[in-house]
Amino acid sequence: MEKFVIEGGHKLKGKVSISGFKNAAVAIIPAAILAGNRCTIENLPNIKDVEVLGEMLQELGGQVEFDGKAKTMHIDTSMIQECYAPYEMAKKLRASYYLLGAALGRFKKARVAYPGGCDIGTRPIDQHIKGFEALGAKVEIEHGIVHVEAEELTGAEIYLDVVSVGATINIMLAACRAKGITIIDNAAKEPHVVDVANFLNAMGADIRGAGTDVIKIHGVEEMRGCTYSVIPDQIEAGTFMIMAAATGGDVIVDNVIPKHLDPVTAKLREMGVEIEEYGESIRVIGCHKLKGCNIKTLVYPGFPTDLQQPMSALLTQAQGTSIVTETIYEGRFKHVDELKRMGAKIKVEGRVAVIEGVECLSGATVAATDLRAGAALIVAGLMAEGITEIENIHYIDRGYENIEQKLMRLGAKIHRKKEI
Ligand SMILES: CC(=O)N[C@H]1[C@@H](OP(=O)(O)OP(=O)(O)OC[C@H]2O[C@@H](n3ccc(=O)[nH]c3=O)[C@H](O)[C@@H]2O)O[C@H](CO)[C@@H](O)[C@@H]1O
Ligand SMILES: C=C(OP(=O)(O)O)C(=O)O
Repeated sequence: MEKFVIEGGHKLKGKVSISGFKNAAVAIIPAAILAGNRCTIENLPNIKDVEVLGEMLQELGGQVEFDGKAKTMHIDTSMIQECYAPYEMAKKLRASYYLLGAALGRFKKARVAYPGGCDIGTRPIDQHIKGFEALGAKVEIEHGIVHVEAEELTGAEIYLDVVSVGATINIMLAACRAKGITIIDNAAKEPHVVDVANFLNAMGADIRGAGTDVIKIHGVEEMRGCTYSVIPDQIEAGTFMIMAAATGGDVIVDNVIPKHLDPVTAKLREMGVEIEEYGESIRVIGCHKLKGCNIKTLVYPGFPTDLQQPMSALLTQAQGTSIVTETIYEGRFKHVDELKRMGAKIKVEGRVAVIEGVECLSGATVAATDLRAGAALIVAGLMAEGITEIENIHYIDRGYENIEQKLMRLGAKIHRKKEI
């Protein structure tokens, strides 16, 4: 068991370099199945989810070498003959569902147990299934395993009933190898959708329109290996911006695509934080008294659900009342009870949290309930008076590379404590 121990009240100062985007990486690694030979993926974050996906491809018969220091993974999927991911394998992370689209594209068949991932509310896959069926696949769910199979995949027009990142990517994966043209209407526009499409195109796919709500995919006969570099992590960058603001610090968040951070930049400015944008970095200069504001999570380019929890932690210290509305995941307020242990004043009703700013949080022992809840507790610990101990940090390790080391370099007093 490991914990983070944080002494609050120290301003963050300096420069932090952002790693590759977890949520793009977890789709790109399974997508390498489509190549059928060797891919080299660069700028991968050195995090648990990436390690687990590498292991999954190995269990399926692929050859995987991950050099965490070089942030590069070599993946050879030529030896994979079929894709069967039982519960024990698939439960480890939500992104295991991308094995379905990738293997359906290459083998016209896959069997993958219902996906795992953070417990932040129901995570349906009906739109993924709707897409696979439209392409001509038969989909059956038996004993918790999703079976997809097609004689042949044929391009189709697919309208998504909800804007879903997962469904958009999964349908793109399968449609790359369908005969003819597939159109995904009401597609997700998130940066990681674009990144995955760019990776697929580098492997020989023909995808146009990613980043808009209509994506057109011309099926191709063949795909091949490539070398590809993952974009910077929008959510890690946003988390560091929030942490800088939380401590009233002065931090350059480097190696980012500032455009992807627009919703965070806008909200932090509204709270009184000074933000300077450069080509590939953002400088965050904290202010003495933060002003409260309202947040509503939305699909891109709205405020990302993955940053709602760290932002809620920041709002506990802002003057006045802030209202946070979570429209994507109904279960994404589990951090609230933990923040209350630290003196936060928050009322949750359904998908809305009403936060009354308090003068100061006080350090306490708290537990992460999911990945971004963990990030929220770090934000709170950095602001609080005294010592905060965060348990269940394995959730944080799923998605943040060396977070305590990056924070220490910025002047935070944080360390990882092993407990027997
Ligand atoms: C829109 C959004 O913020 N998506 C985030 C979500 O993606 P993730 O892929 O988990 O979620 P989706 O984008 O697929 O889901 C968005 C919404 O659509 C619903 N839904 C989804 C699929 C489906 O088949 N049926 C259905 O009803 C979901 O319940 C949810 O309310 O978490 C990921 C990991 O944190 C992030 O990378 C994504 O940016
Ligand atoms: C919830 C997240 O991850 P996952 O969907 O992989 O569980 C996240 O990245 O915030």
